[in-house]
Amino acid sequence: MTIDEGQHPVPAAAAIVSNVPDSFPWGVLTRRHPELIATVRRLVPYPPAIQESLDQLLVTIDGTIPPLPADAHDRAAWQEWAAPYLGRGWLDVPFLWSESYFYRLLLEATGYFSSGPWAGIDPFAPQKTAELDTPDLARDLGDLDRLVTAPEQAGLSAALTASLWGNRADLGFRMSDPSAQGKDQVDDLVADDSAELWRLLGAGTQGQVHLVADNAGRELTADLVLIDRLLATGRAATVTLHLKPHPYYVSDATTTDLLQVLRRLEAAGDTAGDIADRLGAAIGDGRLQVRAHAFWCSPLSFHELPADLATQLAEATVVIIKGDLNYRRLVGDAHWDPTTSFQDLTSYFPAPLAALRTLKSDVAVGVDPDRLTQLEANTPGWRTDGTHAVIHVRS
Ligand SMILES: O=P(O)(O)OC[C@@]1(O)O[C@H](CO)[C@@H](O)[C@@H]1O
Repeated sequence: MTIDEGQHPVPAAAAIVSNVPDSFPWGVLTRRHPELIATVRRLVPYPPAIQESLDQLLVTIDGTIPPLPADAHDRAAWQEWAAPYLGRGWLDVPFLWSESYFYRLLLEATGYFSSGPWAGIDPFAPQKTAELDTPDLARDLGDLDRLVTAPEQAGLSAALTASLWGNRADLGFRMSDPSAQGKDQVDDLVADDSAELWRLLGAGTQGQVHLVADNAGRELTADLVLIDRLLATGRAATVTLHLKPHPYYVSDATTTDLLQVLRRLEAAGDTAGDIADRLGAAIGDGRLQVRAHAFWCSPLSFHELPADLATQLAEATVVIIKGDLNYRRLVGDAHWDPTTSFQDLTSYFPAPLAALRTLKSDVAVGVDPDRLTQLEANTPGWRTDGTHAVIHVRS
C-alpha cells in the first residue's frame, strides 16, 4: 500500500493479508468467521432455506471469493470493489477487504436485504441485546452520578476514558479470545494525545463535534455519555453521530442499537435516565444529529471518503473516531513501522481528529521508539489482545 498525500509523503507499507498461518488475520478468517456463523445459527432460529445459505457460505469461505447474487441491491458497487479479488482465495487478498465482504455475504445469506420476512432482521441482535443486561454495564451506569457531578474537566476526562475502554467490549473480538475481557487493561496508554483534544475542545468552545461510532451496547453507552458531557458543558454546540446503515462486524452500532441503548438508560432511571432525556431532547432539536452513510459499511479505507461525507466531516471542530476497524481504515491496514508518524499518515483527513482505539489487530503507528522496545520485550500480545490503547490526535 502506498499512501502519498503530496504535501505529506509517507513511507509505503505492504497491505495486511491473511495467508500467514497462525497470524492474527489468518485466525479471523479461518476460525472467527466459521464460529460466527455457528453463533448466528444458534441464536436466531432461521428456516431451512437460510440454514442452507449459511451452509453454502461456510463452504464458500473455505474456497474462493464469489460475486454477490445478480439481484443484490448493491451488486454494482461490490463488483467494482471486488474486481481485483473475485475468484481468488480469501486468505490471499487484503484483510480489510475480505472481512468486510464476509459480513456483506453473511447478511445476504440471512435474507437481511431480501423482501421476505427476514428482511431487516439483525443476525447479531441477540448478542448485542444481551450485552445491555450485563453486570458490567449495570456497574457503568451506577458510576454515572459521580461522573456527572465531578468538576467539568474531570468529568469530561472520565467520559473520554470510558469511551476509549468501552471499545474493549467488541463482540467479534471476545468471540475469538473469550479470555480477553478478563485480562487487565493497561491504563498507561501507548500514546495519549488527550491534552491536545481538550485544547481543540477547550472550555466554552461550542464546537461542532462528529463522532464516528463503533460498537453497540457498552461502547455506545459510553459514547453517548461522552456526547452528553460535551453538549452539557458547552464544549460542543452540536454533535453528529455516525452510525452504520446496517449490521456489520458483529456488534457495530446501527440506529436500532442507538434507540435500544437510549431505552436502557431511560429504564435505569436516575442519572442514566436524565442523560437519556437530554440526548432525546438534543435529537429532537437538532443538536445531536444521527447519520448512517453507506461508506461506513464499505471495504474502503478513509483515503477514499466520498465527497459528500468528506464535506460533512470537514465542518467539524474535531472528528472523534472510535475503535480498531475505523483506525485500520484511517491509517491504512498495512504493515507500518510502529514509529511512523500518526500525524503524517492522517494528514489527508479533512478535519482535526481524535482516534480512540484499544488495540485488537496488528496495525500500530505513532508509538514512541522507547515504548515500542519495552512493549516488544515485555508484552508480545500488545497489538492484538485488547489490553493496550491509544488516544491519537491530529489537529
Ligand atoms: O472495530 P472494533 O470493533 O474495535 O474491532 C474490530 C475487530 O474485532 O475486528 C477486527 C478483526 O476482525 C479487528 O480490527 C478488531 O479486532
